[in-house]
Amino acid sequence: MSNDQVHSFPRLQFPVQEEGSSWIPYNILANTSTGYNTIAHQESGGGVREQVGNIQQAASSAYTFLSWNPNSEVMQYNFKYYSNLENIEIDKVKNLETRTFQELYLMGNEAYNSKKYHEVMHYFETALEEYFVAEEECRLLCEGPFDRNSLQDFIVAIANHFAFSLKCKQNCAEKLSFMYGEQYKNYLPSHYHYLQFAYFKVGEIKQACRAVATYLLFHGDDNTMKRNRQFYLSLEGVTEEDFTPVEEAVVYFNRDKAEKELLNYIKEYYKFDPEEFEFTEEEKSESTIPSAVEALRNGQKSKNTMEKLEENKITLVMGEKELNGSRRFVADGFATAEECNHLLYLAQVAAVNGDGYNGKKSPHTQHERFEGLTMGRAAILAKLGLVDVDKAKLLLEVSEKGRDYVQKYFKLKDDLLFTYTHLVCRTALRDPNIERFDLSHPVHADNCLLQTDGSCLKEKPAFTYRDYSAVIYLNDDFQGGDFIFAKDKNSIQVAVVKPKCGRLVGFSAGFENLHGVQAITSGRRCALAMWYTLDHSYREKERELAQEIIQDILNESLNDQTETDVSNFENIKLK
Ligand SMILES: O=C(O)CCC(=O)C(=O)O
Ligand SMILES: [Fe+2]
Repeated sequence: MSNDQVHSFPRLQFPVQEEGSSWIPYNILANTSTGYNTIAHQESGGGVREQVGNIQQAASSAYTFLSWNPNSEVMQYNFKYYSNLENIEIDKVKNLETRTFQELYLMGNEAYNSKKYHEVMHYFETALEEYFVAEEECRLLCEGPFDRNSLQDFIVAIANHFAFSLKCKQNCAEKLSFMYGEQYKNYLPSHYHYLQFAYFKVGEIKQACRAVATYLLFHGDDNTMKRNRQFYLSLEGVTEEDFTPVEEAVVYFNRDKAEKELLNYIKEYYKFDPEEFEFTEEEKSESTIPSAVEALRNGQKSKNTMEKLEENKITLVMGEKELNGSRRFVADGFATAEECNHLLYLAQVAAVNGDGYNGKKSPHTQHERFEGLTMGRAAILAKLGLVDVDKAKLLLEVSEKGRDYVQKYFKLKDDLLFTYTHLVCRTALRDPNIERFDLSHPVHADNCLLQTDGSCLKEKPAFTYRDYSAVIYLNDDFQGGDFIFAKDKNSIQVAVVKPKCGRLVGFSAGFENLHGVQAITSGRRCALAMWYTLDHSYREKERELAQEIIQDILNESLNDQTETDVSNFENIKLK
């Protein structure tokens, strides 16, 4: 293995410092919009009386301007004028637009060309630190204010706002890797490329391995780096564990990937349909509002306010033995009575008819109305001011509590991820005296298609990526509606779970856990249904979007709060 193999860098062009044509960098884009023209020109008009510092600054301004507009004769004249002045330190003239991390990068390059590898290490390590700070600053500037308009524009504005802010953040890497009028592709990863070589040269093999792993994080297919990896692995004392990418690069990479996916998701799937947000007269004057919900709606204190003060303890109620099957359990305590009421209210005002998948109004039985609220819709409605942001947040929190417990209960080492969160209500439509022979939800498995011969096909259109399921119940003031674990499609029950506020039933999503819901003969049964996956590519992007939206609303209200505080303070001063 030669050094050449360890060394293979992206092309980097420096400003050339030849005599005569000196200080005019390569690859210059014409740009007349920089302010340097004026600065440099004014300075030159001041003649030789200027302070040395000003001359230095003016020369740098002229140089910066020239880096964008190399053909400007006036500026070339100015620049020559400065260069010939007695007090000028020509080697200190610099491009004022070059950022610190870029200067460090360029210095690292120079050190690399002079084979000063300790310096290469120093410059690139510091350049990276500075880069991440600059990146963070750039991202902060993308958090523009949210523009509130008329309702219809407003909804469009939400989509635009988030997409804009995400896109803006995504552009940071591009902005920061613009030097001397040129876009340096692969700017951030190339730091690790240089570093691995420098570490190698000074004998810091373990560090070199980390740099290799970090580079491969960005470019897993890079053949040179893959060969380098093999080479280092062949050295004594090097193991697979040494190829752990550095933490900040992992954080950066994962965030970047998630944002890209989210942007694609918004673009492809998220339909902002203003019609969807208009409540029907029936919905507005809903007569089946439970009294506790009504109390909350009227701003009165719920009867159970005190319960909120009691810390909710989660207790396991039934395990595999009691439930007659494997990988299933029931536990209580996932929501207080008040929290259930808040979520019931949320469902009452914000859920839409249909199953949430393909708009089927009565997906399981025509004797019940089926309504659901997705996380995305809850967040958007909160953004619109149509539902309380705290309730949308509660939906996130209660479901997260459920996910966390399922992960722990089944002792899962890999992260259990949400793939779909759905607040669902089923309302009996018929006279309770009419006997029903169907189920509210026929016996099924959540990740395969149950066949008449009793087998279960794990293929599309089944949600094959669902690995675990859980349902948190919100009420018990209805008839029927028990959850059942069944032996086969003929609904031979093996266990029954009675819904009640805060109760969770959790199970693995396969054939081993056939289940269904008994007919609801009167009233309305609401539950928070959750499906989880271990496959990252199926995680619930709508939930992530909702989290961002909710966080954004909370930040906004925090800002409003601060502003109020300041005005109060000023009032006090005025008195
Ligand atoms: O609501 C329930 O109790 C269970 C619902 C269910 O099994 C499902 O939606 O897949
Ligand atoms: Fe199910």
